[in-house]
Amino acid sequence: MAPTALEREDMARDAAFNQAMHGKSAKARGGLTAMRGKDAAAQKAAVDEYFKHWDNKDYADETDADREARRTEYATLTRHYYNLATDFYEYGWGSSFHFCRFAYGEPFRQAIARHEHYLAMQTGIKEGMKVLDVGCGVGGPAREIVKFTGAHVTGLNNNDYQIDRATHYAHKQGLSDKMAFVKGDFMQMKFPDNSFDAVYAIEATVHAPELVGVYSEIFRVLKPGGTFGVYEWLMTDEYNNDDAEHRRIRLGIEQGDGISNMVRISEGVQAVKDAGFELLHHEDLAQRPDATPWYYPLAGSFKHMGSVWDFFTIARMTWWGRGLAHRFVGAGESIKLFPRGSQKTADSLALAADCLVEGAQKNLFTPMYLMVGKKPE
Ligand SMILES: CC(C)=CCC[C@@H](C)[C@H]1CC[C@H]2C3=C(CC[C@]12C)[C@@]1(C)CC[C@H](O)C[C@@H]1CC3
Repeated sequence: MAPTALEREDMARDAAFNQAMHGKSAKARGGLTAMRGKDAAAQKAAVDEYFKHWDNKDYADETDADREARRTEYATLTRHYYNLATDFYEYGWGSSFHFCRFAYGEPFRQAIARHEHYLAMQTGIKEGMKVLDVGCGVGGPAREIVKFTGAHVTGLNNNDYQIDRATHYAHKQGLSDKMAFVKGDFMQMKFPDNSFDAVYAIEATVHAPELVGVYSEIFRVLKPGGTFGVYEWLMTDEYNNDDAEHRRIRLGIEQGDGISNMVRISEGVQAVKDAGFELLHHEDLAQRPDATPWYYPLAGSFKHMGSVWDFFTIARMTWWGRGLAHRFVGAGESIKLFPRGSQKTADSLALAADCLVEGAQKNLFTPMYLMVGKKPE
């Protein structure tokens, strides 16, 4: 595959779009409340821009040109995905946009935080360190890692709305002096060489058009001797691109999750090495013999619920909880309570959820391939 040319960045254009689409909704409580405060024309532009890559493109006849178009416009594709999906995520999942392992009887939020602590520990993050979070979402993991370790965390993100929300939460929680949020493309970071003591990425670098590009940038900004820890989304090596069913699942995950080009484990591991890292550890955490599967909330298996207090949290993620919410959004769209395109986004997220569960059950996909690399001294 030819190396991807980088997309030209235009900060002023993105800031103006963010202002037009989201207005003051970045300061809303989140979820459905924030979804009501959008500009209709801007939302339509985001929907058109995102779905042009997926509409009428079936897995059965996916062409290399379709895939190439997504890779070429990786940054725009991901930015608009999050313009559309962020409020749904916060409504349905909270502010840490990632999966996690579950111990027996473990409540949802505790398991999410534990997954973040585990990566912080594997990456060797300590008090006083200067740390980079690549693809920080609305800052849920960064806030937890600041509280857990006492490090200073800079969150890098390509979506202005998520940066605004992350900044808002950091301020609200009195963490502003321990955090900074920077808008930018992780394939072409503006940070000087050797800037950070440690770097981590949680289920974010999968948005890159090619992993070696983003890992090389991480290598560049990390100080010699510093550590990089990542939870990567990868297709397992059982994935066979010539199998139409496998392709349907991969494409459903890519469409529903704003991904231009998801690759297999072997390619992910090779990319870390090719970027220059000494690979200290790599492991698919989804293969640990956990009694509770990582995807249980999306699969709607209440028997795995860790605490009765999680009932409403989990209910929102199940297929029927999604169905109810998405019908409500659809009805709201027809009376202009929610902007046009909200239902389409909801349907696409439902596709993601179904394909993520199927991919996991067939052992074709993992969202938690842990890799820890060191930049040689
Ligand atoms: C996209 C990447 C790389 C990471 C995000 C992982 C997860 C946090 C999301 C993947 C699919 C998402 C869905 C939802 C929340 C966030 C995810 C689990 C919903 C449960 C949000 C509420 C909607 O009504 C249904 C969504 C299904 C998919």
